[in-house]
Amino acid sequence: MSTHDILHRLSETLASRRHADPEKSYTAKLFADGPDSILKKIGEECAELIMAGKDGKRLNIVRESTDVVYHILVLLAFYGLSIEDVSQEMRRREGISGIDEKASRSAGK
Ligand SMILES: N=c1c2ncn([C@@H]3O[C@H](COP(=O)(O)OP(=O)(O)OP(=O)(O)O)[C@@H](O)[C@H]3O)c2ncn1[C@@H]1O[C@H](COP(=O)(O)O)[C@@H](O)[C@H]1O
Repeated sequence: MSTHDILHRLSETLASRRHADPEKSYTAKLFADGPDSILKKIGEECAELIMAGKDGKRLNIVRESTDVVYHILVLLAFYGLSIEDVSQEMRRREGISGIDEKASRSAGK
């Protein structure tokens, strides 16, 4: 299964949890608790990723990155968005160097 397929399938699963039982689905619990609880988890998971990155342990970096991605996908699903929307934005940016893009912003100031 490709990276895109697994992200797409997970996005669909998360969207399907909108009306699921919060006692049976962690995603449904996050939805029920509201956006602040999702944002809090993203903050916590990012902090854990930073610590993993500082330690330089590759497996932990992968695991913490996965937690961050999952919680970002939950936030997207909460707002009716999905990995497809992120993918579309990535495609729009493809080939535009961050250095060039930043320079074009400074030129407009
Ligand atoms: N990929 C994930 C995934 N990654 C992380 N998590 C959960 O995210 C939580 C991470 O929080 P922590 O590490 O802080 O763990 P914790 O201390 O137990 O959590 P808190 O008490 O702080 O809330 C854990 O409960 C993890 O199990 C995930 N939960 C679900 N998924 C995917 O989402 C699908 C739907 O899940 P449910 O909604 O639970 O059915 C699953 O089939 C998976 O594919």
